[in-house]
Parts: sequence; C-alpha cells; structure tokens
Amino acid sequence: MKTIFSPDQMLHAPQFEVSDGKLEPAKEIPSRAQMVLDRLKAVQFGEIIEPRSFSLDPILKIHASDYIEFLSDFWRLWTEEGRTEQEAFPFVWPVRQLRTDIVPDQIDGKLGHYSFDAGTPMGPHTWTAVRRSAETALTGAAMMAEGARSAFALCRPPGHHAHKSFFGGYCFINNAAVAAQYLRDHGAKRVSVFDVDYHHGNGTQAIFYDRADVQFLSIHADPKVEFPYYLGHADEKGVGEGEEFNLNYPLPHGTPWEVWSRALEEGCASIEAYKPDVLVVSLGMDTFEKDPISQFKLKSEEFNLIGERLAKLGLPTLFIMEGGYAVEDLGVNCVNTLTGFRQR
Ligand SMILES: NCCCNCCCCCC(O)(O)C(F)(F)F
Ligand SMILES: [Zn+2]
Repeated sequence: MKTIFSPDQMLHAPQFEVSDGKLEPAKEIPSRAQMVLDRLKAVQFGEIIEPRSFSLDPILKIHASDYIEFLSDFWRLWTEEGRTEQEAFPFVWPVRQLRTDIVPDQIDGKLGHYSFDAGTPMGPHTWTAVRRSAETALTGAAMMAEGARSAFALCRPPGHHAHKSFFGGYCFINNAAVAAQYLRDHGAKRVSVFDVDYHHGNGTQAIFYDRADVQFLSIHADPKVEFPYYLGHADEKGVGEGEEFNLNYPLPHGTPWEVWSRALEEGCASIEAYKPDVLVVSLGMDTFEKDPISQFKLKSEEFNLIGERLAKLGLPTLFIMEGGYAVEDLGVNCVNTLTGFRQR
C-alpha cells in the first residue's frame, strides 16, 4: 500500500483555536502528519509519494465556486483590509432566520458566511496546504481508478466537516468527498464512504445526502453531547434518491471496543448489501482512549482489528486521514489500522 503526502500540507500551522469558548493552543498542527510519516518509515510500511497536480475542476465538483474563490483569495483580502492578525477567526455566523443569499463585503462578514465554528483559523498559507491535501486525496483516488487495491492519502488539514460552501472543525476542503466524486467520475458506479473518526462527518453526509450513488456511513460520538452537535443522529437516513443511503451510528461518551466494534459490524453489513465498487475510509484516530479532545476508549491494538475487519469486505479501499490528536500515539494507531488491513 502506498502513502501519498506533500510537505506543502505542513504550511497550514494554526497557533490557536477557540475550543469550548476558550482560546487554546491549536490541536490540528503539522506535527500530526510528521508523526505518521515517522512511523510509516520506522516500520518500512511502504513507498511514500508526492501528490500529482490537479486543476480545481475535481474540487469544484463538490464545492461551490464562490466558496473556493473565497478560500483562495482570503489572505489577500485580509491583508488588503489592513488586518495584521497572523490568523483569522470567524466570530459571527448566519444562523437560522438570517440571510445567506447576500455575502457581506466586509471580511469578517465573509468569514462567518463561509464557516460554522470558531475553532478553525485561517492563516497566510492555509489555501496552499488545503489544496495540496485535496490533491493528496485525489492522487489516491486516481491510483485506485488505475487499478490499485489500496492506498493511504495522508491528508492534513482534514476534510470531513467541510460542506459544499463552508469550513469548520479544522476542515476546509472535503478530501473524502472530492475523492469519492473522482472515483464516481472514473469508473466506479457506487462508492461507500465509511467515516470512523470520533466526530460525525457532517460535511460528507450533507454533500451526498440526496444521492444513491455514494453511500455514507459514520460511527461517531452522539451529537447530543459532542462536536459537531447539529447533525449525525440515527434518524438521518438520506433524502429523495438518497433515502436509505445515509447511515449514522451515534455512540455515547466512554464507548469501548466491545460496543464500537458492533457498530463497525453493522456498517460492514450495510456496505456488503450496497455492493460498492470501491470503499473510501475517512480514517480518524481520535477514537483512541488517550485522545485529549475525545471520549471513546479504543486501545492501540484495536486499531489493527479495524483494518482487519475492513479488509474482509474485499473491496478496493482508499484510506483518507481525518482526525487524531494524541500526537505521540497517532503514528502507531494510524499504521496499526493500515497494517491490520494489509495483513489479511
Ligand atoms: N469540546 C468540543 C471541542 C471541539 N473542537 C473541534 C473538534 C474538531 C474535530 C475535527 C476532526 O477530528 O473531526 C477532523 F477529523 F475533522 F479533524
Ligand atoms: Zn475527529
């Protein structure tokens, strides 16, 4: 299994985040990717290659053009308005009953229009890193379309909270959604996206919610008690043609392997019934017992079992990295998953 990664993805280096209403040191930092790279090299897991270049077209199949234009122009607009802060935080949003048909002219109004939380600052090189992270996912998808049985897109910044037209939860471009769409456009009739990150993949769900050609499944902390809060309940099954192709498995704080693995089983059964041509896995390691911002209890050796179970589906599988903040253990837990998958 090859890994795809570009050092440009390190250029997004947030210093702070607003988490639980407090300004704290940022969690989604470049060293997350470094730890995974180090572990891949330490165990000689396999070749690590740089992503290919892509035009914006495959990204624009998923995201709105005004949103992508905003992301790519933002830092110029920010500095042109004389803002000197080294990272920009949204602090006001068009929540229910407010208007989103008019995008404000002033940069803070724009920032809120195109985001959903205060925990995802933008810096001078965010766009470069985010575009390269999406190209890492696209390169993995292209390799799968060219016949690879598996690939690991070491994406960072992550993507599964990014919606069609707004960012949040450390995510700007939805890497897994862009990859799934690329696979649909290059031979796959049906694609399953299985999100095993601790947090609900609200962006990926919303993007494919009315579609039958991409099945979305997510095991995550119950949104009644956990970020991103406002999507991810079990009654969200899809809409229109997409009815029944969205499956959420919300679980309580404190969930151990014994419970988590039952949801994994249910998800795998649904994927087998759907019979996709390819599986995309949104791979977050924040289900780990020592993760500083999460409250599931998976142990490092149980990540191997995740990989083994997914391998039993016998599908071409593209792993796309999402979250995981126990940085010291992130490399081991990520490579354990990939090792479990490959050992079968
Ligand atoms: N007490 C709640 C604090 C929530 N802080 C933001 C958590 C963002 C999680 C991001 C992620 O792990 O889902 C991703 F995969 F996208 F990176
Ligand atoms: Zn997460």
